[in-house]
Amino acid sequence: MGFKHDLLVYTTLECESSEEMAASMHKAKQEGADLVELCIDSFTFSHISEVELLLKQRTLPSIVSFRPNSPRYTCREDWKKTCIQVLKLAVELDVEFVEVDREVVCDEVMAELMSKRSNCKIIASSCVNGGNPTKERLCNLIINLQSTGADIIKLVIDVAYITDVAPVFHMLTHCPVPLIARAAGDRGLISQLLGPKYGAFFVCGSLGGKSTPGLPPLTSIKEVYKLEYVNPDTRVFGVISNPVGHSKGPLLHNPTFRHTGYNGIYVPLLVDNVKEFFRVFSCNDYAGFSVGIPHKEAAVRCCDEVDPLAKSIGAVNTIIRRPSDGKLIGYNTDCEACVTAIEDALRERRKTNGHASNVSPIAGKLFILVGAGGAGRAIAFGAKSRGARVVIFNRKYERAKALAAAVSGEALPYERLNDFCPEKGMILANASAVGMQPKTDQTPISKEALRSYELVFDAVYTPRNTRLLQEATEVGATVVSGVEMFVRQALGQFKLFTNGLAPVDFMRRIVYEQF
Ligand SMILES: O=C1C[C@@](O)(C(=O)O)C[C@@H](O)[C@@H]1O
Repeated sequence: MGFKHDLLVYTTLECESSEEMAASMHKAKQEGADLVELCIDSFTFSHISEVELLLKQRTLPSIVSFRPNSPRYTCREDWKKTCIQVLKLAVELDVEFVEVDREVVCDEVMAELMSKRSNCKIIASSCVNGGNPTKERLCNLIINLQSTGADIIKLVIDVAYITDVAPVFHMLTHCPVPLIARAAGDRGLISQLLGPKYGAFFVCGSLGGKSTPGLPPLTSIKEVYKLEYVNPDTRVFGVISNPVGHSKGPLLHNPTFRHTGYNGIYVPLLVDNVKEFFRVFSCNDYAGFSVGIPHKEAAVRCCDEVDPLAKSIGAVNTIIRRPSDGKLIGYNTDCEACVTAIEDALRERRKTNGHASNVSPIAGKLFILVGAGGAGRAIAFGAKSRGARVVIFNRKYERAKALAAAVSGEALPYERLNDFCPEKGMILANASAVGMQPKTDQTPISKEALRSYELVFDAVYTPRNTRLLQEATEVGATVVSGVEMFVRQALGQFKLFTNGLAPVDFMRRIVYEQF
């Protein structure tokens, strides 16, 4: 992956004072921004000379903008007057980029700015509100803005679904003038992360590690995604989930692609409708996917072929697009990941207690499963395959009953979980999202009830040490963290993604040292 393209990473600064602006600019530089957008509409000033001073003191190349939706300017005329004054000043001072909003882009203003500029580049920008940004709509807008003679066009586009980003990628590839395109909101995040694949030369990030909806943190652009190496040949992988922000997949798979020299990028995909997602992003470049909550079962129906284990489970957590014919093939790497993590921990415990054996230590055990969604199904089938007696608790009892029938187990009403103690030394596996960030104070079962368990496993891996695991440790049970399952299922995925080997030690080191 030697190819490195000239990408400019910027962040938007909305600051009231010059001190704040200077400090933010310094921080932006430290976090790897190549330039900043100075939103002068957020700056408090009584005379234009204060703006002049501010611009002269800039320590990074800048885009000067004066946004039309600024809460500071309630009167349109005031806004317009000040906006034009600021833009003219920025051109006179030869600031690197001056952004002219569609509201003031009329002929005379543009003509004056263009005639006065020397080196500065003029950006004509527009917001695209109201959703449904079709190719035609974006194309007409671009033609309109291009007719102003601007050097660059910028569009900030409202998107309702991740699939609305597809026309944005189309425009990035086909726009005759350099285009800065940003799909706003959580579902627009891939417009920044995958933009460089489609030729974007500007990418926007958020400052201070904050995740602003739709913007990756500046630090992750540089350190996790390394977008300067993304090019048209980069194959796209990602985690299809909702929510998706908690996933550590990008922190693991991206460095592993680089470590193995594979030209791939792995991104969070906030998907509402899996079928729609695959209908729209259907080309071979969208090569492989992890599937997270709540889509693991619906995803089975999107696959052209499903591996027999995943088929019997009825849930996939991995989908590969077969390069030869573009067909989607589903797999389940959760099942083995979870069961082997539990087996290894029990074997370790037995070893220290003096009786090691080759038979699965789960065989014959009472295996209590909480949660009957996609992950729960994988775990139930895994436990059953090792000869455990499976008992399932789920908030929606009907689902527990259906899964119990599939694994010849038993389903019980959720309310009975805390009192359920037919024997000592049971195994508990939480496959529900209870306890997951941000609701880390929650736990699916009382601490008292945990005394009946030899081993407690939690599929939740954010945080690593959930309340359930802390309390299980306190009552003396062996605990297995969701991180262990996470790394094992990811190892299986990486092999499928690259049709090669997964660097086990490297991936384990990332998970245990950096998460
Ligand atoms: O359940 C999980 C977790 C996951 O969704 C994630 O959060 O990255 C990725 C899936 O492959 C896996 O099965």
